[in-house]
Amino acid sequence: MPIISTGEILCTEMNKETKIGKQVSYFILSGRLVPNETVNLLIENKINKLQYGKNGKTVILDGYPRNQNQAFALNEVLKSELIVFYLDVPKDILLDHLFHRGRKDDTEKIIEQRFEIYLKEPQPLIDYYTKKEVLVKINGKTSMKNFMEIEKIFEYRFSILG
Ligand SMILES: Nc1ncnc2c1ncn2[C@@H]1O[C@H](COP(=O)(O)OP(=O)(O)O)[C@@H](O)[C@H]1O
Repeated sequence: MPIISTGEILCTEMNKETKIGKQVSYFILSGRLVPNETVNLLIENKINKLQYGKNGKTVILDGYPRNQNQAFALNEVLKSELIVFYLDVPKDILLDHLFHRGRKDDTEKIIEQRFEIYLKEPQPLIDYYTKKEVLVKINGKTSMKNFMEIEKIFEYRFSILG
């Protein structure tokens, strides 16, 4: 199953110093969200390349959408059913994971800034997807526990959809 990870795509662009990479580096390195127009276009292109919808491929979007503007943009490209997993993980576990990951934007200062945004941004999105009845909240303390719960839900959904 193809995975489109917005953060990884943006960081790769930044490291390769592409045109987009140069535009987004300021935002990534200050822990802010990259402007919606840039991210929306990037994801739309990726989804279209996978011909999602045409041949019915299922795709995992990681870290997208992160606000309502992005959710509406996703509605425009999405041609089939959506399941939204909201992983609610305690801050100390996330911090531990990030420090071990050790990416360029995983310094203490940038991480703190990201947390501040992450805590504010998702609420309207959670409300929006809850109303649409597509939100699944996972309270996980470890990646393995999260993974197993998600796997169970996938198996169940696919068994109904056939
Ligand atoms: N959906 C998005 N909208 C805007 N910016 C994003 C999005 N996803 C990732 N980014 C940018 O890429 C950076 C790294 O994202 P990500 O790898 O998802 O971080 P984390 O793994 O800490 O959640 C973010 O700090 C942000 O600047």
